[in-house]
Amino acid sequence: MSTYLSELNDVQRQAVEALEGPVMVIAGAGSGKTRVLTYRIAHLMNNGVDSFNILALTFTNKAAREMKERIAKVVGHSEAKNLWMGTFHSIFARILRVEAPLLGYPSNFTIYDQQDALSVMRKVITDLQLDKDIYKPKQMLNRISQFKNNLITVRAYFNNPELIEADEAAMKPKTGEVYRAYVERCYKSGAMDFDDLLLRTNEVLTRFPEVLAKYQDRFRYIMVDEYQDTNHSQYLIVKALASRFENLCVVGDDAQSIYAFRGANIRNILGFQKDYPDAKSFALEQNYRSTQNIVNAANDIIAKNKDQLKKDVWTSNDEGKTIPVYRALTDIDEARFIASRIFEIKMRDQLNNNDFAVLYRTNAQSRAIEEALRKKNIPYRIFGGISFYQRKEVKDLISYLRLLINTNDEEALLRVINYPKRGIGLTTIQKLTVFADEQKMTLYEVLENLSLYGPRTGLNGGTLNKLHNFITMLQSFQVKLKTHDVFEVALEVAKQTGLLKELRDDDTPEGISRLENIQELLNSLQGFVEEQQQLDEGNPSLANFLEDVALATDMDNEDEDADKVALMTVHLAKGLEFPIVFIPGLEENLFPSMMNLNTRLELEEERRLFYVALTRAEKQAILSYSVSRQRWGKIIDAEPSRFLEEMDDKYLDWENPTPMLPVNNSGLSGDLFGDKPVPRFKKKSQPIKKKLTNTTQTLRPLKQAQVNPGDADHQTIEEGYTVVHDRFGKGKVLSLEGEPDNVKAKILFDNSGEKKLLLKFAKLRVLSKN
Ligand SMILES: Nc1ncnc2c1ncn2[C@@H]1O[C@H](COP(=O)(O)OP(=O)(O)OP(=O)(O)O)[C@@H](O)[C@H]1O
Ligand SMILES: [Mg+2]
Repeated sequence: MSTYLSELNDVQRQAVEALEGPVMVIAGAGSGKTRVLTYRIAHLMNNGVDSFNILALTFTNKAAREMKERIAKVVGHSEAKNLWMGTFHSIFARILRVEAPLLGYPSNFTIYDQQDALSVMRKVITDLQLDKDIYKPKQMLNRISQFKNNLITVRAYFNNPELIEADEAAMKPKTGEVYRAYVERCYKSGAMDFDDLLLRTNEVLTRFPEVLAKYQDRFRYIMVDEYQDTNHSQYLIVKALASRFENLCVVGDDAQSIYAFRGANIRNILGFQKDYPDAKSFALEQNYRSTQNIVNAANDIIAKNKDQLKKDVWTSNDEGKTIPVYRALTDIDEARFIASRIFEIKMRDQLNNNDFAVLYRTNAQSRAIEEALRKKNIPYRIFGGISFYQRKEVKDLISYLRLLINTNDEEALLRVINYPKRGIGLTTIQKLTVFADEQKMTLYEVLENLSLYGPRTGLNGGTLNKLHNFITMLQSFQVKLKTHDVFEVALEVAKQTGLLKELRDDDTPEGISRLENIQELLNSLQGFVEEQQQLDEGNPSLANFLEDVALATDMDNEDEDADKVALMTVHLAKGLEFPIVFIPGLEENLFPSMMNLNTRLELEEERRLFYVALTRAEKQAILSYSVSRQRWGKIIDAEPSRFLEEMDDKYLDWENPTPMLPVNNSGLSGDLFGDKPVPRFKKKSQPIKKKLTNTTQTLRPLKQAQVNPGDADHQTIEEGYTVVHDRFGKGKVLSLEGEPDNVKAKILFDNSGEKKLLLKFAKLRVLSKN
């Protein structure tokens, strides 16, 4: 048996070896679904399937990269290189580069990111003279996204009385107009937004049978990870591509479907067997990721959902520690708790920063946590914030580059036409836009032919001259692009436009960091050029680079190996795993979110989200909630989340805040801070909320371990002793150093080598005194 097959359990191996025909793997978190998919690809290739014929769709580009690396270890790098692996968006952008001209788009179409899309939407709403408070740009974009993901084109919208009535009832009767104008504007700019990448792929596959046949023939083996979160549009693409060979393998977990709000349709997974009656189905039940405590608590949670496929998830991993639930007094206190606990665990267990993740429900929660981590000098990284490529200065330079390959890209043009300032004001731009619209031309077409149209725009000679200079400059870059690589051109653009000078002249810390970002962008362009040349992929094209940029998420940033604590929303953490996971903010109206408390379906999605969060943890999950929290600029009272109540108490370990004052000064009776263990909450005797918000409960005795984290023999340890450590096992103390309160011991462990441990955290037991 090939060695890699021996790294799978029986069911996993069967799923990997079922190479032909439709296959579905539905299984709980951490049971090896992604592993099955990865090994399956390696196995296909080992069985002679050409890598060009394999398509694997993943949830993030990072996941695709990691899978590719693993596969490369089995089949070799040169083979793995040709695999088509990536997100739906990046794979179909690649296909559309070739096929989009069939739909009237240029092959070098621009991909509009969320920022661009929002800016287009704002213009549309202004142009149609609609009230921004009723037609909120973000909401309108969401609505249009829904249409697109359900393949409802503008025409289909106007033919659908139900939709029209729904929008009228929502007091937005002009929704169809907005949709039409938005689509036209993007189309005229030669641009697609993210949803278009799926919608247009569907369109090209449906309207052009020869195109469909071509890709059906190419992608003979198709695999989809996280299938529970595919939307209708993605479902149809996969179905169409797979319909000839039906070698389709999907893996997923209905209990982890968390993108319904973005149109994901859990029915895709439930309907698989109906679509493919011959499908082989595999259920993986053994969890390899987490401790028993975590797996069992997570099972408790998900059992509360009515809509779910039955699964028995178990693990043969250690029982593990009980799950601490910290009751904070404020969000600041909660953040401080997280930072100190990270510090303690790191010291005690010799972990790295990147062994820790903090997963929150909303981005707003990160601020307090960041501050606490900074105070303790713990490096962290926020995922899913604004991506590097969307920072203003970076996007400014990128917009110039975008214009070079697609001059009709109106968002890019408007962004740079007067940046850095060159005296082309708002009125000028308005006049030009009106003229271009009247002539049914793009802005660039007018600018390109200024000598012809200039006099008719109503602009004066001086202004026309400035416009002329601008366009001449852009054209000179275009000429340069024919003979120079994209890095050289970008450098030239940064210099010639005055962008570098503008940033250099700003010597505030922000200015310096902006300049560094530009430097970083240039570096990445240089890296891109070199990489492409090495791969021998012909002339590295700017279009390819820009496509990567448009589809890059914050997950894809360079320094992913850096040793930092990861901060991100639960949504982003899907598919990931970390040794220690903090889940703060477990309060009613926050997690579950207030937005999702209205129906059982919504609440069940929140519960799945909590299930996802909890199941990211390998060794320990640490939960917390606060009794008060700053939200919307006010301090509000908070109640513990119902999810806390839904787990059996035997998996949990309730903790109270450490008092600020020494016990004897608190004026409280010795009884309260005595040595008795903390009483656990008895289930059902009283509602948890009352118990947890009851003030005397705040003052319940603290557990010994909290007052004194290293409750073992640390005062008494001496050189030459033989000691035992939870993780490192048996070892001999070589020396001791440091202040009385911070004594460090150098210990030589039998199996783990030499370590320096801070005694107060190390929890050592003395085995013998020699
Ligand atoms: N047979 C196995 N032997 C050892 N380790 C395994 C085995 N199967 C899976 N694992 C490990 O268990 C962890 C979870 O696996 P994986 O990420 O593939 O699970 P998953 O089902 O995709 O989880 P999720 O639902 O969170 O996406 C990984 O670290 C993986 O390497
Ligand atoms: Mg997975």
